[in-house]
Amino acid sequence: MSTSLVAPLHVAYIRALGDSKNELSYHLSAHLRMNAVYWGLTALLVMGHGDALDRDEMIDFVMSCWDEEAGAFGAHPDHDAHMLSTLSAIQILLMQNALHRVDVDRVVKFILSLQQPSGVFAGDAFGETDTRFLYCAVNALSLLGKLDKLDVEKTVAYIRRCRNFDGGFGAVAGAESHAAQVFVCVAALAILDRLDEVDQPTLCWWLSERQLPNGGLNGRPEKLEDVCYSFWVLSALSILGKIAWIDSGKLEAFILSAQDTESGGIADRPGDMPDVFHTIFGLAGLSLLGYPALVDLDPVYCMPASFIEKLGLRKGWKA
Ligand SMILES: COc1ccc(S(=O)(=O)N2Cc3cc(C#N)ccc3N(Cc3cncn3C)C[C@H]2Cc2ccccc2)cc1
Ligand SMILES: [Zn+2]
Repeated sequence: MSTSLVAPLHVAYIRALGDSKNELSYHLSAHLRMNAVYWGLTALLVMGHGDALDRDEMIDFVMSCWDEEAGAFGAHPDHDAHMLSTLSAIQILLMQNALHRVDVDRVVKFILSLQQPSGVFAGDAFGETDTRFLYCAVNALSLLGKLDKLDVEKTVAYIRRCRNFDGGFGAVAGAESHAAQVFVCVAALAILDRLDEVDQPTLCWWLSERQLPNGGLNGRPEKLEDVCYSFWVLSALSILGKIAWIDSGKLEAFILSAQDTESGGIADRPGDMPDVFHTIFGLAGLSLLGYPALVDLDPVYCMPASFIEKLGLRKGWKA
């Protein structure tokens, strides 16, 4: 039977996440906390329930993760600043209309300090590089209105080195194409107005090949379907105006089948344990498919489109 979206259950699931402080899993995921708050808040906003979590408590948490020495945000109080948590912090503050709390000059300095000679970005001072961190840097600088501080040519040159013959992109130059890296490279190029760097027909064919008979999308050939790829693949197709190249009805049914209709939340595939990561990326996929009663999500920034419009950063993405 075709399940519909049980939004009230997902709202309750996300609200309850903050209550499980006495469980080991809560403490094991401390390194993810800032990202998890961004995932939870964005999921609530997409469902039209942005007020379901306490605004002041959330802003206080974000500011408690400020790393004074680095001039950026860590994932948890007393954690070192990292590119992933710094972007999530900026996105949370923007969605809570509290961007004025950010020391923009220090954060911009932190972000630019992580660009490597090759043009790729590291996640933190320890140096692991990945096109994911390049996307975080471009996204954060553009939300802060500081893209003029970026060496765009050097950044685009690195993305070009990551482009493969299948039209896709990998985590570093020479790495195999993977849907999550395709998203970060296409979205970064979109922000920089350099989508001319993409071999669009070849890439959109590769992306459409991600859809399996069960309607779900995988991240690479021969891999299993997974709800989070609904966002990675669909946002890239949306940016390139080719959502019609996959079967929307079958993908929608797959995402809805991965809901936990007892306790709420969405899992990576039907029957697995839900988590906040797959909940937001399943909802984001449904929003990009135009699922009724969901708020429009911007495919590049993975935030409600209204916030991106307000900053004058919304491009005219074709569906
Ligand atoms: C459950 O084992 C894990 C494994 C890794 C991680 S992680 O490295 O922190 N991370 C974030 C993440 C968060 C949650 C949640 N809640 C669940 C999974 C998941 N993955 C793993 C995953 C998702 N689909 C398939 N896989 C294997 C992605 C990963 C990388 C990532 C980080 C930030 C932004 C995007 C992607 C967390 C939990
Ligand atoms: Zn997944």
